[in-house]
Amino acid sequence: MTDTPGPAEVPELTTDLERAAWTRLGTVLDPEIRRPVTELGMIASVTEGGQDDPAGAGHLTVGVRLTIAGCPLRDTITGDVERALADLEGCTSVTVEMAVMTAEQRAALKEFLTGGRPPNPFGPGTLTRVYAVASGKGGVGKSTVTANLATALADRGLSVGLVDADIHGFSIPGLLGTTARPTRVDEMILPPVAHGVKVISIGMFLDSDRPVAWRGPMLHRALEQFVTDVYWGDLDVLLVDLPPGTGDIAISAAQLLTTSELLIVTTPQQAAAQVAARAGELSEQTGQRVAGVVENMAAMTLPDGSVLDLFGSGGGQTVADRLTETLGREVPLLGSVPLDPQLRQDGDGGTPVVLEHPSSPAGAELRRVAESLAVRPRGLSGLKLPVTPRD
Ligand SMILES: Nc1ncnc2c1ncn2[C@@H]1O[C@H](COP(=O)(O)OP(=O)(O)OP(=O)(O)O)[C@@H](O)[C@H]1O
Repeated sequence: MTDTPGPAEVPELTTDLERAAWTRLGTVLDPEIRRPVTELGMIASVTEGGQDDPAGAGHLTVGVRLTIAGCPLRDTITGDVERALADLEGCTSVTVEMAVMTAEQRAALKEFLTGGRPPNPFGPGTLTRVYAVASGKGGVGKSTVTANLATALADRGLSVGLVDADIHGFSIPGLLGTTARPTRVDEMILPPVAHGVKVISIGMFLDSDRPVAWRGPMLHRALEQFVTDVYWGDLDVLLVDLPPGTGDIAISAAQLLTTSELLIVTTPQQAAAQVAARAGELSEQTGQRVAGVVENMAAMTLPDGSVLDLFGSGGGQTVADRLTETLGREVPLLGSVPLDPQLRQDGDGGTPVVLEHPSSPAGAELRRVAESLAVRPRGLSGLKLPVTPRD
């Protein structure tokens, strides 16, 4: 028996083909947990046909254990297992047999995934860079910017999570084109993955489009669950799409995600900039750092070469300058994303512009902003520095 890190006991493998198949199955990732199915106790058996199997030698039967009955990803897993074994030398055909984990097996999986982790994986000491995306007012494109930054970062190979904390106005699932529901393994929630981003939104838990009539404590509890009950795995970056303004959720997010830094989204309009700067100044009370400002809906160049600056200009720089002055620390303008119909169209279609049209004006600028976030050193807010005073 091989020593596998995980809840899995390696099933008995007697032939060379079975052993080769097991190695191949190690390349199949669970679509939600994003770890090899062989590590997760999901492969119950790998058996090559013998004399009593009409399909004979070369025929492999793979027993797969799903985490829950009626797992929505059953077909995806079947297809992935079949593909992994398709060109395995000596394998003539594959049958996938599905079963469901027992309560003990599920408990072992949960223990394997969460064991030894702090209940809040984004507290002090976390290696994940956490960005809370805020705006002064609604409609400035905060969710659009967040969804695009998340997918651009994932596209660069980073492990990215996205919390849609805009509980009254959630729009992230639509922007990422997902209608998937999270899978529950007992009280652990596995987030759906869209365009390589693990994403969770209150919209995924609601049965209708009715407005969410929740107040402070429930909002806090929902956000807390998103942080502690969702299995995020090891993330490089977590983005949090906050509601506009400086309300309950923005404060809860700062309390729960003590290492989070704020990203402020504003339009170029001066009046909007004043309100956006206030959202940034909340950081003085919450102790967060402001990582930077993203200006959105900036001037666009029309096909005839003329420039349309619907919302004026300079708002992003105004916010960056004002925050630099009030906070006493450099707050950079990270980018200025132009008005671009392509951005809206791709957002409506559920495929972010950074993937669908990466060299469009908005796509290219958003990729540039994502690039600057990817290479930024992690903020030290909330972290204790290992410094001992000299005698
Ligand atoms: N640069 C842009 N060019 C064209 N359209 C844009 C741009 N940015 C955002 N939009 C469009 O503006 C609308 C508002 O965007 P979005 O929902 O992202 O704003 P928001 O700030 O998150 O709003 P709220 O916080 O109120 O939910 C959307 O229809 C979006 O497609």
